[in-house]
Amino acid sequence: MTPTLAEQKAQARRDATARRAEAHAAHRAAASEALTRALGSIRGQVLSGYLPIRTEADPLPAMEALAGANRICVPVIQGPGQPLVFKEWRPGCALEEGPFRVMVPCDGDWLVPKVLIVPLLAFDPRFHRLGYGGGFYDRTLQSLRAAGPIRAVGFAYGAQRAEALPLEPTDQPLDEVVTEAGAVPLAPRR
Ligand SMILES: Nc1nc2c(c(=O)[nH]1)N(C=O)[C@@H](CNc1ccc(C(=O)N[C@@H](CCC(=O)O)C(=O)O)cc1)CN2
Ligand SMILES: Nc1ncnc2c1ncn2[C@@H]1O[C@H](COP(=O)(O)OP(=O)(O)OP(=O)(O)O)[C@@H](O)[C@H]1O
Repeated sequence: MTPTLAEQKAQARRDATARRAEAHAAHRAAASEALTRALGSIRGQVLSGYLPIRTEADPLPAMEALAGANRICVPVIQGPGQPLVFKEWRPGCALEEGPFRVMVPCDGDWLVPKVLIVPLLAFDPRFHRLGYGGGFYDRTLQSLRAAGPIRAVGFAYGAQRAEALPLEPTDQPLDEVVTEAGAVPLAPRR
């Protein structure tokens, strides 16, 4: 039988998780440096990063480098079916554990980012993304885009690229993808 879309997504998540873990061991520092280079000239923006879990590419060096000239925030889950909200983060700020063992700043203002560093499990040549399956970033990017232009930068290892991903209408594409090799060129529409 043809697997359902949910089954296809679950399989794509398992495959990408294994590829990401291998790349994380080999390319962690190079990926962090590539992100810092790609975003390093941004000034005067509200920018979201994330506090990495498991084998996610590590955006902390870029967040630290950007913190002097920008306000940085990180995602916080409000609840299932709800978009993420973003709490201000400063280098070295106190953290507590939130849902799914993700760390969250103890204090800080709620901010609305214009530039987002987005974690992911897999991306495709047209910058569609696959996350952990909560639909959190899909809902968040959709509502931010409804309010005005944003820049959603997927941050991943090259090994997380998938030739084709199972897609559904609610999947929100990324505007850019940065890997350990730098900015990934967007494949032409075909
Ligand atoms: N570092 C980081 N912070 C983040 C996110 C993220 O992806 N990475 N998020 C982006 O949304 C939110 C956390 N969302 C998450 C959603 C699911 C799982 C998770 O572990 N899911 C399980 C499956 C759970 C289930 O099926 O019920 C898994 O992947 O095994 C983790 C984080 C907010 N903060
Ligand atoms: N804007 C939305 N409105 C309603 N449902 C949505 C929306 N975005 C996603 N969903 C639903 O949420 C569920 C999970 O979505 P999906 O599998 O795309 O998550 P994901 O992209 O892997 O996770 P995340 O966005 O948290 O990283 C799906 O059933 C999807 O249909």
